[in-house]
Amino acid sequence: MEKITVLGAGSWGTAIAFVLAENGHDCLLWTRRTEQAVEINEQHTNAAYLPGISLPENLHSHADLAAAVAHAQTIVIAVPTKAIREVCRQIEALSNEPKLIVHVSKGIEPDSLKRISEVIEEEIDQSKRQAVVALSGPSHAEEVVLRHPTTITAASNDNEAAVRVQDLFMNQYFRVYTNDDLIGVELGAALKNIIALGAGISDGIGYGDNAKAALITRGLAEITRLGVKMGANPLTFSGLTGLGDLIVTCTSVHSRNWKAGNLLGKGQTLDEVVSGMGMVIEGVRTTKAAYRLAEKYDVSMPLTQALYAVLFESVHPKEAVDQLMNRMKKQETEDIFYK
Ligand SMILES: NC(=O)C1=CN([C@@H]2O[C@H](COP(=O)(O)OP(=O)(O)OC[C@H]3O[C@@H](n4cnc5c(N)ncnc54)[C@H](OP(=O)(O)O)[C@@H]3O)[C@@H](O)[C@H]2O)C=CC1
Ligand SMILES: O=C(CO)COP(=O)(O)O
Repeated sequence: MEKITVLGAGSWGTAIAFVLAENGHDCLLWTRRTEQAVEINEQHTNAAYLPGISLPENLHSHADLAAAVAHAQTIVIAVPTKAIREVCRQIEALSNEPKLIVHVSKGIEPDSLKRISEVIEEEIDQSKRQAVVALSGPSHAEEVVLRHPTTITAASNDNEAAVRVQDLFMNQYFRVYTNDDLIGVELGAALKNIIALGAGISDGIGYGDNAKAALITRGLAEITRLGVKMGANPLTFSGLTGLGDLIVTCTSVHSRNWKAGNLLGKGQTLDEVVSGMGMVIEGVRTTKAAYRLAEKYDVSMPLTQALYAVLFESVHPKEAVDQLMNRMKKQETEDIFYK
């Protein structure tokens, strides 16, 4: 049994804490809202994010970040990407011993173009962290808390830390693999959300399975193209955090990115979709980041460019699809060079 703190009591932070508490750990779930901590401690529910789910009674919640950081040597960060830097600054200010930092978020900062582990390393001094591990894969919170079989990957430059995280989380319904390709795992996790928005748009317009299969496979091609240029192992993108997460996010009714795309395809504006969702839609900011990364690394990413045009340049989704379909002729396969 270990002491573990999870920061962020949204749907994923709560599901992650659910698994850790069921595994017998002394897990503390931090929320920035006192009333939510009281609900989790007294009702054992988090109705806003996981309605109808009973949380383990040994899962406790706190709204005091200092107490939450002091509680454990292992900290799991589960806030949206846009809040990661701010939360890390707070951890840095509150820590006086090295922590194992795990993050479960999926995004890239649009201004700095940094992956999440890079932001963590920038904001938390080396003396205050043991290692950084990304835990990622095809895993909707709604299914994890029903104990439906789920597979996920713990990725780190430090293999011992990845194995430690594997041991903390693994159970009968939650199977954890390790991977030493942190770049590939974090990029796959972030970039699949762009394609999920596209899949939702395609379904919203009324296109069928052929279009969705095209999006998933050609999406994988452009994710791999960028990933390899950024130093990732191409094989990572065929794994859980690449193809696996593309499938789950592009095809699941639970996906917020798919849902957002679906509403866009049906004619809602981006502002209407974002304000109506009430939960994070990471793909919107990640589209901006990936569009800039494609320019920076001089990589062709036609689906990302089409999504960018729909989200930020008011191009109608159908027009974006027409443009995609009428591009220059191409050969399907390409050489991927991996150093
Ligand atoms: N949901 C899922 O199934 C999965 C999600 N993920 C990833 O996990 C990350 C978190 O997603 P998820 O839990 O779904 O998001 P939600 O939208 O469900 O919840 C976000 C949580 O973060 C809190 N939060 C937001 N901004 C801040 C801030 N500035 N400081 C502190 N807390 C903040 C929110 O608090 P409040 O309620 O007060 O607004 C809320 O508790 C995302 O990167 C997502 O891609 C990964 C795998 C699965
Ligand atoms: O990453 C996820 C599942 O693996 C969650 O995706 P959404 O944010 O689209 O719900």
